Amino acid sequence: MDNLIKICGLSTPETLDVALGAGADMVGFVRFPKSPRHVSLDLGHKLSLQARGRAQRVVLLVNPGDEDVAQAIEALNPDLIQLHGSESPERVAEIRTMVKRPVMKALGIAEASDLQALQPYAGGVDRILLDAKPPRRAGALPGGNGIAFDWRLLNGLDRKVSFMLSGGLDPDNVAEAIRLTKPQAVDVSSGVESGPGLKDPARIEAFIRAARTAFAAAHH
Ligand SMILES: O=C(O)c1ccccc1N[C@@H]1O[C@H](COP(=O)(O)O)[C@@H](O)[C@H]1O
Repeated sequence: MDNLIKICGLSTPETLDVALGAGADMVGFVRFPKSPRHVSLDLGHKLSLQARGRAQRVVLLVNPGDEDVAQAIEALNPDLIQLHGSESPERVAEIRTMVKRPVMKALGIAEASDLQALQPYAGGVDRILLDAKPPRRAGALPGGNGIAFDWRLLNGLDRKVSFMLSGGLDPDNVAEAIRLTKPQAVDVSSGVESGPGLKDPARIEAFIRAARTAFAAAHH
């Protein structure tokens, strides 16, 4: 039984403290310069120290080179690496071997056939993250867009697969998402913000409360 709640894209000590105080199991730091949630290595280092021993620290990378991976490990010392680009199964395995710590691969879902993309990664990663596919417009972020996919598509998922659900979750819909898809974990970024990159303390607390209650109900 996992029932993990991840708050992603934290970039200030104050909002990180709110997430930790509200009981987040995982906190995510984005290393992707085009994102409004990007943290420098220096800030990431400080935030990671603040979270040490209180929650699992996740570093989010997008199609990183070896040097990007090494710098993130050195500065943030994460408990888990989230790969949120178009990394192949071979590249994911290479990074996992390099970092010698758990890796979570994000996959975009828009239609039933997208679930087939899971198979080549199964066995080679520690966790799968299912997110909506990014919008097709130029310059769109590969994630963190606040877009949900049709959760009913997961009716066709092999239930042996343990996954984290993300994409457009917020305090109002996370309970329904957990009830319908029965994920092992949930992840949110823009749904707990008041504007791009601006985490909202009340929304973080409301999300964690709603997710915790829904996970508890799912086991009755
Ligand atoms: O949060 C970002 O800025 C980000 C940038 C690049 C790739 C992924 C990103 N975030 C991840 O996207 C999903 C969905 O986010 P949202 O809740 O829909 O905003 C989530 O897993 C974030 O970790």
